[in-house]
Amino acid sequence: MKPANELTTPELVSFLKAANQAYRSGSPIIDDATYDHVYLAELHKRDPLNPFLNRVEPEGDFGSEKVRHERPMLSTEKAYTTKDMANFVRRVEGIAQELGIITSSIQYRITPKLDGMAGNYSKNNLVARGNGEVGNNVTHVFNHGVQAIGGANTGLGEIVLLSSAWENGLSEKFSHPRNVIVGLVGADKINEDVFEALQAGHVHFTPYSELPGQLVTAKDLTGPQLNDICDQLETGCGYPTDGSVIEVVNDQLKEAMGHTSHHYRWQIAWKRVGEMVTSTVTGVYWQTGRTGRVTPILKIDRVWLSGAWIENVTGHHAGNVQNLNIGRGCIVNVVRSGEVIPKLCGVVKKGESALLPRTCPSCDNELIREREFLICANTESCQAQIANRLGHFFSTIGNIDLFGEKTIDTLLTHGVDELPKIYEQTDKDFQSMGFGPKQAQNLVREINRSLTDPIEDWRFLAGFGIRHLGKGDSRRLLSSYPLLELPSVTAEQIQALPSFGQLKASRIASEIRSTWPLIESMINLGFNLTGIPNVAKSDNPIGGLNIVFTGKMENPRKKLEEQALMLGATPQSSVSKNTDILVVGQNVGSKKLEAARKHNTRILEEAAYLEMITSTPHEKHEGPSTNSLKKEAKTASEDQFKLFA
Ligand SMILES: NC(=O)c1ccc[n+]([C@@H]2O[C@H](COP(=O)([O-])OP(=O)(O)OC[C@H]3O[C@@H](n4cnc5c(N)ncnc54)[C@H](O)[C@@H]3O)[C@@H](O)[C@H]2O)c1
Ligand SMILES: [Zn+2]
Repeated sequence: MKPANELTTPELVSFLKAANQAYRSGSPIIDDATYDHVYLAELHKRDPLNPFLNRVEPEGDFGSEKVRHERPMLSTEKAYTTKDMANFVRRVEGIAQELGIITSSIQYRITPKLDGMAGNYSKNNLVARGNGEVGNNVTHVFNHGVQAIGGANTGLGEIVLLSSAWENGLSEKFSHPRNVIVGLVGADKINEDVFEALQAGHVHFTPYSELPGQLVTAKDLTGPQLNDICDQLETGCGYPTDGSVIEVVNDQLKEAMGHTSHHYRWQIAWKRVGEMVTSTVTGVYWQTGRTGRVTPILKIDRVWLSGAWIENVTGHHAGNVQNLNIGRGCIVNVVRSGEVIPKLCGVVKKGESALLPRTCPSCDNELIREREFLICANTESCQAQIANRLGHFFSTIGNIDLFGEKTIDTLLTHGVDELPKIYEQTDKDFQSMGFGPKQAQNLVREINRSLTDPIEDWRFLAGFGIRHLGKGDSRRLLSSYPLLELPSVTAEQIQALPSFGQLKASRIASEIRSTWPLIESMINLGFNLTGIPNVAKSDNPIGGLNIVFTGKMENPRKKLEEQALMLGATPQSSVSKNTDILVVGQNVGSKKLEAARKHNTRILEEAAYLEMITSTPHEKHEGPSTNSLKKEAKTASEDQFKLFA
């Protein structure tokens, strides 16, 4: 593809149309930042009245029934800078003044901007946005297992995947969580991993009205606190997001502001981009990761960006490098927005053509192409995969230093390529590999420290990099079964735990068994595994339960969720029929309470909840039984919440 500024306007529009179609069908040809800030921005600059910019970008049709929306489903205007936001506020205040509304009294509501597929759920049909006027009937997704949060006919919302499902498995298969959703809506045959997520209740239709939100004033929108507020909402909602949505609360004001053919004038999306710089690609390098995925790293001429010198930029994946045709000599934009690794954001000037490797840069094995990704399947003897697996263990257990990339490379060149072997090395062995006497001594000291300093058993288990057994799932698994019993735990037993579907459970069970000889030999070295107490469900008031925390809490919500996880419960972001407890703080929204009442979910105040979990010792066979505690725990009366509703 040519850089945006070298395209004629008709070429630019047809490229935008093609990129949009690819994006809506679940296989984007460029990343969002490049689409927004390079190609779309170029058209805005050149031809702001172009029809492409003034209507909703259409979705594919998924082959389903077409339904006319009662009211058009529009897109959102986007603010990328404080100046954009100040302009929005000025516009709102201008209309408010005409209506005689005191501008300082104007309230705005911020909600996380969900990154899935938007739809309207009414008259028992879920209709995806389509072209904004006519949508696609996708009600069938509920038969596939999509959970309707808040019940039926809840209005505008989004089909979304839980972030946890993305992080614990699906990210290994798909390049973006939205691709999972598009695939599920349009596919004749659902991908087995997606099927799994559906079965485990991890795909939701979440109405925007159920989202956590915050009321703010104009001062918050234009001040530095806006990013903190949005960060908190975005990370706290439990779903992938691509910004936050800000809207005017006052109905009279909304009515007066109205809409364009593209967006509502009373609503804006806050999408942050970091500082952007331009540099030249001096080479494209490929790296093989722990799971065999081979990813591109772009070497660029050193540039200063957001307080650091940048020389390497991630090229995301093979598909991206190929579609943007990135080779040596290309001039590229690079952005850094909060995250550590700077990102590529579009090609400014073409250089050499992209060259994808045919073989693994580490072991020379022929690579396999899986969608956008290149994979080295030589898991047994690919040195890069081995090195990354060893590195993963050390960084996950977190109580050992000095075993970084360089040390591991030296160990591998001397044939020390397994964890137990590393733990056998003596001072003399290390010296014979070329480490200095002091270094060798320090390495031995670290090995001893890692054996004696306590490690939580779930951290230790997650260190083995078993697929689907990240830290969260290791913790959930070990809260029901002790580490030493794992080889005899069956797939059915794992599946019976919350958030483990059938396929995932059987993969975990079989991989635990195949990895067990290694895990066992490591345990036998005498690690100080503190483990979380073995909380059998019957002895723990919240083991195995689904809990939603809502409202302003005395304790940080993140802490409460962590603690619930440790006790074997699953924190959820919204109330559904499988929620067991709704824990409420101050200023709880009426929707969550209504949903809890509808589903007969137990409602507990924060204090009562804490009393319930802390007054039970979490060791087995000690203390009062859960049942007696459940009776004692105060259930908050409905009247108390009417105050906040
Ligand atoms: N990579 C690509 O090639 C490519 C192509 C096309 C579009 N895109 C991306 O898609 C974006 C535009 O797509 P769009 O028009 O579908 O969506 P949008 O980004 O304009 O968002 C508008 C939608 O957000 C939804 N939304 C989500 N959370 C909400 C909330 N809390 N409150 C209210 N509404 C909420 C609404 O349904 C609304 O329709 C671009 O910014 C770009 O990043 C990427
Ligand atoms: Zn390899």
